[in-house]
Amino acid sequence: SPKGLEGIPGNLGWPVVGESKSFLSEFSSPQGIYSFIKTRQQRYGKVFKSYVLGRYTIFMTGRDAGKILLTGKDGLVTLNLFYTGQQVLGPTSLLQQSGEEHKRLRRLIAEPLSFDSLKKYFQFMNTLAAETLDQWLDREVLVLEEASTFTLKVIGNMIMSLEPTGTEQEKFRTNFKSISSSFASLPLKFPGTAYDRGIKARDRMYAMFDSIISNRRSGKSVHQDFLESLIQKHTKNDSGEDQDDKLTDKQLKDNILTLLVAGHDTTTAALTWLIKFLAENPDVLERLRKEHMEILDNRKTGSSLTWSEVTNMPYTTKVISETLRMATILPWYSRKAAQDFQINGCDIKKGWAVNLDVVSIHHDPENFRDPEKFDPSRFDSPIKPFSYLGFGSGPRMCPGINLAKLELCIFVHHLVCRYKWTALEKDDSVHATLVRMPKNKLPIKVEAL
Ligand code: HEM
Repeated sequence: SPKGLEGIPGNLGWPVVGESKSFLSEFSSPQGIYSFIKTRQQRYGKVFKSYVLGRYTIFMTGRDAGKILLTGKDGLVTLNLFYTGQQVLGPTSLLQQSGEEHKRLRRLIAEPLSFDSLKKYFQFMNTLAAETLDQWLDREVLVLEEASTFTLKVIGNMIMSLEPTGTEQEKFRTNFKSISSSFASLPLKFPGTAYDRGIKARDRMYAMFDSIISNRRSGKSVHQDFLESLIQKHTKNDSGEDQDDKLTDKQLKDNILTLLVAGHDTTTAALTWLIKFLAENPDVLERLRKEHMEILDNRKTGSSLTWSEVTNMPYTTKVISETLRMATILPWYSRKAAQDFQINGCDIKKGWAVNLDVVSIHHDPENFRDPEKFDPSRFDSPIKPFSYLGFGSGPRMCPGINLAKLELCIFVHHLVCRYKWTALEKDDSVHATLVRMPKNKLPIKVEAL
């Protein structure tokens, strides 16, 4: 209640709506959430309260706050999903677990997402990236749309060997889009609302998973993908062995969907921002292209990118980190206090919603000199702990980091080796969604190099 928050600096805004109006309008400005946060930080300091989107919320920033909230020592905080996100993903999703159950689920998904396990999907991604880019030549494309199609095909194939074209892919895509748009919608469950469409699409998606799982179990179809590895090793069966450590079908489906939701928009946004920043920074593009042209020059046999080449792209890796710093795709990390604790001299009570504002950390001149400059070379030397949080940190750090980096490196390789491109609009507005994306979807014109 507002009374409980009296000791915390800040302003709760107007009755009922609180500060939601300025939060939403600033959220979609080029500066994004940063401008909302910055004015309040200047007024109240690194920890302040607000009332936005129906929730009393504490915003925090700084490396110290990052360390406390993200390492979450002794179960200090849990993840805090929007109500609609909780309903869509289901109660056994990794995002709704904490403590030992969270650790167990992380272990199960860590292996199929590990660097070595990703090797078997490399050829699919490589071919798909080259084919996607073949379609771009001498056209005007909306990068965000194209990136979204590419990343969805990759993850659909990786998880359940979905073919990149055909009716199954179309159904998967349509359902996924509805699920994704409902994720942070208003919880109004009557026909026609985003939330209602999302729940219905989720049910259709689960029916699709059920049919694939049953075909796999009956031996009707055999594949070497993420789903198969979980079915083989981790789902409950009739073998009589100890089943306590295994997943039910419900857990399996909730967590497959969680990976799709957590991995798709983020990777799409990262690829789009990366192409935008390269168009705006010709020096960086030139240096990046040099790295990739050297790969081509040094190639002894074959004409296509190889696994050992893609795992040795040091400058590209820095360009990716700088992209994630500048864009800060997930602008804040939401937590709920699981116990009382103190931060910056403020008493935080159990149950409160606390958000770590990551944009301010990524744009703090104390952490990154000249923070508005796109400069991948700042990652040449080690950076201070908890100043770069592109993939998060601690027990909830992104488990899809290797997959995301692999997709980006492959796509960038084909892009810079074969094409040049120009942005068709100068518009820095940001789409007001949970994952920050360019509002204009980044229209570009593409030509052969
Ligand atoms: C460039 C692309 C990506 C970015 C920038 C990104 C970023 C992040 C960040 C910052 C977190 C931590 C959020 C927090 O602490 O609240 C996170 C968590 C997560 N990410 Fe990613 N991610 C990306 C791609 C992926 C991919 C490809 C997958 C899976 C296929 C994935 C799956 C997840 C999952 C399941 C979590 C939750 C982990 C947990 O709660 O234990 N992400 N991601």
